[in-house]
Amino acid sequence: MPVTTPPRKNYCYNGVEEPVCELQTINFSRLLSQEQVEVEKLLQCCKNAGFFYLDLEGKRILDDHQELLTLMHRFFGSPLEQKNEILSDPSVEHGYEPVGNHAGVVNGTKDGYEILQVAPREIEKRNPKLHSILDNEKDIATLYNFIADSNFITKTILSCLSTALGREGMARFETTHSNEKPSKSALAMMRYLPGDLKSSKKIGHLKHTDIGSLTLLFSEQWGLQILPPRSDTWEFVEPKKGYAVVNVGDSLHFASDQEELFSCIHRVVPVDNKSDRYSVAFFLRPADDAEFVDHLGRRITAGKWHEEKFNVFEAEDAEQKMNAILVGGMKDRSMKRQSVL
Ligand SMILES: O=C(O)CCC(=O)C(=O)O
Ligand SMILES: [Fe+2]
Repeated sequence: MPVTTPPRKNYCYNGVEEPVCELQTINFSRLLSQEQVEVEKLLQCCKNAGFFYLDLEGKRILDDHQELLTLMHRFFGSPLEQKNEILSDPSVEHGYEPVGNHAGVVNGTKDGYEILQVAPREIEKRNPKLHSILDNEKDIATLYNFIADSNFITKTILSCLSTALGREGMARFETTHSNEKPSKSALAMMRYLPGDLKSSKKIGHLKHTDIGSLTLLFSEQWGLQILPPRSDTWEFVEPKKGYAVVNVGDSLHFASDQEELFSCIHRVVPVDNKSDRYSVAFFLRPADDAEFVDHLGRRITAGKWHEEKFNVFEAEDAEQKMNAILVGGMKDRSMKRQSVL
């Protein structure tokens, strides 16, 4: 029998059929039991696309995500003065930031999302510093559970990657991701404004690679796009119920000597003019004092890398600065990209 390849999926975006990327799926239960085939598949995903679906069927975090969505609707629906009560502190990745603080997805625009971040180290305190509308037992438990689960899931992935790469002792990635040390790890809850690529002034999320090690992302709505390696075409990531999307960030790319693990470029575009988009990202980042060699050959701490790249998101010429980092940072596969970015 002839083997037929299934037709590629498309997503109809502004009346045009746009490609949907075909990401591999990794089963979290199999990673937990260190199944060799799954661990090897994970390594291949992180070396190639740098993005994959994580099957979380039956795991508590899926319920936690629903609770978190309820909390997010209530929080983002509150008056601005209540949301402004605790403004974002980038040194600890905690607090609220209104729409329009960073560069947007289209040249000359501002971003189209507001964001509430909660730092793991803050929520672990007896009296965490939280907005008064969230400062109650139930909301604290929701945030605490989601962060604890996300931390466990991303650390498990990290450990499997160390094993798959034959890393031992202090060379294992987990050693630079201790819960005991200060880091910029964070839970980020985002609400995007509806919009239109052609006319909106506050729009989407600028193309970027993630600063940290691993991102665990949940969204039930379209909008996320990736630029696959060696390609100049943006592809949509299909939201799938029961799955998270995981991607490798710069810090893990650098820590793997810039060869092994791939930090993939992505962005968010508004898919319609009517609905808000909600997404939740847990960013696992190395301890602030962890060191790696960056794309310029500098030995740099994770804390300093975070600060430098974070400033780019806020710069007036963010688009150009981000291009320079993306092209430099992704050495091996940048040639094609240079022409498109
Ligand atoms: O909202 C999303 O789907 C992605 C957000 C993202 O890429 C980020 O916050 O780094
Ligand atoms: Fe991102």
